[in-house]
Amino acid sequence: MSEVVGLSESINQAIQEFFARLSSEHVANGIAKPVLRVEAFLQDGQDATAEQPVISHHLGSRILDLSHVRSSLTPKPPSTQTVLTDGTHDVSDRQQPLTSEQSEVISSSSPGHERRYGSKHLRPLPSVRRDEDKVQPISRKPTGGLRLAPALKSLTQNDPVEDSQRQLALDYHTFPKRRKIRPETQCMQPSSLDKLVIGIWEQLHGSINLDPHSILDSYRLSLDQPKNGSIEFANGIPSHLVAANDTFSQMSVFCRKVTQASRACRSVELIVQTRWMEHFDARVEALACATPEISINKHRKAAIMEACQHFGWTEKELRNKTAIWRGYQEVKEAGGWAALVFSGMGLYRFCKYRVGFDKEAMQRLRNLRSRFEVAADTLHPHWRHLLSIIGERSDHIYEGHQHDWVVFESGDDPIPLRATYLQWDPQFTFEHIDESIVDETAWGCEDPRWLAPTNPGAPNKHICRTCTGSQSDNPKDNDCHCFPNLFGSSKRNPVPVQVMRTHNGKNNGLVALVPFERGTSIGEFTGLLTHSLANTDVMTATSPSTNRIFQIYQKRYGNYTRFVNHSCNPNAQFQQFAWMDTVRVVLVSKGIAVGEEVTVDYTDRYWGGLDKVCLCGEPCCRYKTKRLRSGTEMNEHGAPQLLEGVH
Ligand SMILES: C[S@@+](CC[C@H](N)C(=O)[O-])C[C@H]1O[C@@H](n2cnc3c(N)ncnc32)[C@H](O)[C@@H]1O
Repeated sequence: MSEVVGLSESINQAIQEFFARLSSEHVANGIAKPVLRVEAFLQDGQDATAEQPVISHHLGSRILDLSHVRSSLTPKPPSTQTVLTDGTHDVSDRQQPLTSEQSEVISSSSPGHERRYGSKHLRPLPSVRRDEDKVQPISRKPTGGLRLAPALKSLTQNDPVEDSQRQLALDYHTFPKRRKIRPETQCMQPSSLDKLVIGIWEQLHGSINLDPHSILDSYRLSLDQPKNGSIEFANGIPSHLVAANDTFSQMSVFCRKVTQASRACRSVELIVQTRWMEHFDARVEALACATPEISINKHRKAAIMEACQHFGWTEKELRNKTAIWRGYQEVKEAGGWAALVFSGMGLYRFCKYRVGFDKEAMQRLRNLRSRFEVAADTLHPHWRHLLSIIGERSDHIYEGHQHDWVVFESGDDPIPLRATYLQWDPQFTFEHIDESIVDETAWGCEDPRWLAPTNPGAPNKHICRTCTGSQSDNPKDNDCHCFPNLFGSSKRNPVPVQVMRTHNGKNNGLVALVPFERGTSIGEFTGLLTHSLANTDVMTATSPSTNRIFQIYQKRYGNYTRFVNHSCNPNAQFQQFAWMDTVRVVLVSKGIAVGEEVTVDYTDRYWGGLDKVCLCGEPCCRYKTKRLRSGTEMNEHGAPQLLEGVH
């Protein structure tokens, strides 16, 4: 406890020193209603490494109203301060205790109350303060940087980042303008197959639970437990529930059981019915081998009649069913089991009405097959166990994060993300993060995105600066629906996008798997919150409250927004948004069709002076011919190496 007492003295002293600095820097700069906001963190005292960031826990917040003590905060004349040998300032009144007015607490948040500040903090990152792994002096003029357009006339900050090339424009408070989708764009048209494919992507990215135990519980197949009570498991599924595939009749009985019981789980039903079709074909073939003189149609009828006995259905009923099940089988042959398992009712409609059910559709499914599997394996790692129910062995292929895989529109096998950067960066690593991380070397324990509370009297209540609804992470208390899939819901579903190899030389890009309506968010731009990085691509933004310029750096940490390429006719834009008094940068759709690459306009500020040409291919392209700094004319055919991505 004595250490805690000492701690409070240290904190008291730190606050007094802060008062002194506040007095000399900020009040003098005209803050109308000064409040002191104090955030406490408990963190591991060990040095961070790139692999193991220091964990820190937010303990609490206090906001002190300083408006009553303005007079005591009036800057002291310089003569009252002495520069100490260590370079700090000795303020004459620094040891005086806080007055009761000064320490008047107008708000607090309990330690248990976690605010969503992008709470991960990261301490010294040797890889960050560098230009290609060399430490850079902060004063060096930055030449690289994806930047948001400045919101404020004058930006004051301890380490100002000079205006530089490669700045990315931010659309402030503008609702995205509708973008005309050109018919020649290669994207899926709203046919039945399109609906099927969108349905698959939505299920893959939805909250479907494919835990075999819970599914089988819902089937109540456990009533069929062996009498001796001993249950053997195969891939997590009780082996007595695995279909006996030996005979057609056994398969039929099993299929009937599952079909009747499977209202609770469409996926298992589809797997079994599809497998039944394969057994049916094998049965017809066996009959044809035995009596080749009889026509194949007669053998089919015989097999149907045989199955009718097991199903207890009329011939017509079974024929109607099998007409649809045959469709399932074809979809599975083309799109693989994942297409089937995650298809939902869209598959039934597609196979019943067969609109656009043709060779071209099957080819498109074939091209999507491995992409479905990437999403299924990474988002639902146990889904393949379900196939055990028909005795199918299927090995997990795609490990890790969904965006650790770069997919191909052509249907070629996906490749690891890392492999696509090794030629430029042999040490390439990328950690996918949902929340930005504070580089504590740059910001200490402070989150540079913090804004002055919208509601200082009740700092735990947050008002949306856009819609004025109250903001809360608890959906019950949240009234702000500006970007509902990102903020204000307890659980975010993965966003249906994939990292895709571009075919025109831009390296990787981001592709939309479902349509994104104009104005909807595609994701938050997350990364390492730092400042003063030079010669590298970063997003630079400003907190309007503090005028603090901060950078969001995505070289080692970030999310899929890192892969968004430029287009001179973009279908998305970056917008600044305040969520619970913290600045966020959000990638917002201007109207994106399914299958389209997501693009933004990097603007002149990014392209100017870059030794690169734009490969967007738009008729209105503004950067397809570029004058090199050296003065050499360059176009897309004679372009030097351009594709290093974010460096
Ligand atoms: C933020 S990254 C986008 C993702 C990048 N394509 C990758 O694979 O990592 C920006 C870089 O992508 C490339 N890029 C993006 N849009 C481009 C375009 N329209 N034309 C040419 N290169 C582009 C450039 O190399 C640029 O420096």
